[in-house]
Amino acid sequence: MQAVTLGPAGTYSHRAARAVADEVAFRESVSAIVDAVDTGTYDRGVVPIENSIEGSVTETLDAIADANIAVTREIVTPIRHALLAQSDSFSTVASHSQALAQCRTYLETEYPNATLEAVTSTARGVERAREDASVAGIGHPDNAGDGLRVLAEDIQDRSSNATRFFVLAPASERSDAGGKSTVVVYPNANYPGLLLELLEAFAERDINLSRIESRPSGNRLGDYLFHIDFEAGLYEERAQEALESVDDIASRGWVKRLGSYDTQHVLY
Ligand SMILES: O=C(O)C(=O)C[C@]1(C(=O)O)C=C[C@@H](O)C=C1
Repeated sequence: MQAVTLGPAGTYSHRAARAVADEVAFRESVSAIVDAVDTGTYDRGVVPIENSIEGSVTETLDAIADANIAVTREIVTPIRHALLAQSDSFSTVASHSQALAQCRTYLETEYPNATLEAVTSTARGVERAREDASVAGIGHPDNAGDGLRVLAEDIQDRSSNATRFFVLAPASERSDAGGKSTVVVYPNANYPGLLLELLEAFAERDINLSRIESRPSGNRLGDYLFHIDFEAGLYEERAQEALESVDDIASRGWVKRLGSYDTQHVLY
């Protein structure tokens, strides 16, 4: 099976994708990965969804809300960042915005004068460092290869740093089996107690929510859609009942069932 993920080679997404596919292809943005699965160019896509320090990857949330795809697995992996450069005399640190944010305290303490440059991925930042002696990259230490020194390891602000990825598949592969499920709800309504009603649909059926995130709908200020992960499979009666209730609450909008899935922990 071939999967598409965030490139170039050496990103954390690449490491997660290797757990689901023998061959991995790359795109430079999350939206392009979601699009490649939505249009049938690839059978699987692997995208970062949230990080234990920095929270949601909003580009992913917005892209999957707009697409017609399924989530077939989640992958959780520890993220341990290293600082990579030709020497310790650099003036710029280039990495993915999530990685820069995950190392904020380290960078402010050790390199308060460095310019931070957000690039499309950690591996792209390491490439910048390989080409330019004034640039350091933040990424997985294995990316050092020839020409770069590992100046520091484990520079993330918390040792428990972990990122959760979704494995995406075409909508036809949506499954009701699995211990968790994800839905996106657009109520297209705004009244006191709307969010409470949504939460009650799950609480009354003893279903634990593991994440709820609101994102602007883009239609008007103050109008939101909700990304909800819950700990039940869509095959379960209680989940079906909860979603019938959610369908009623969102009768003026829509409810997108992305499917049920299990969790895989990947160490590397
Ligand atoms: O740039 C990478 O290496 C990625 O795979 C992206 C990404 C992210 O978007 O969160 C993935 C894991 C880490 O949290 C840092 C960056």
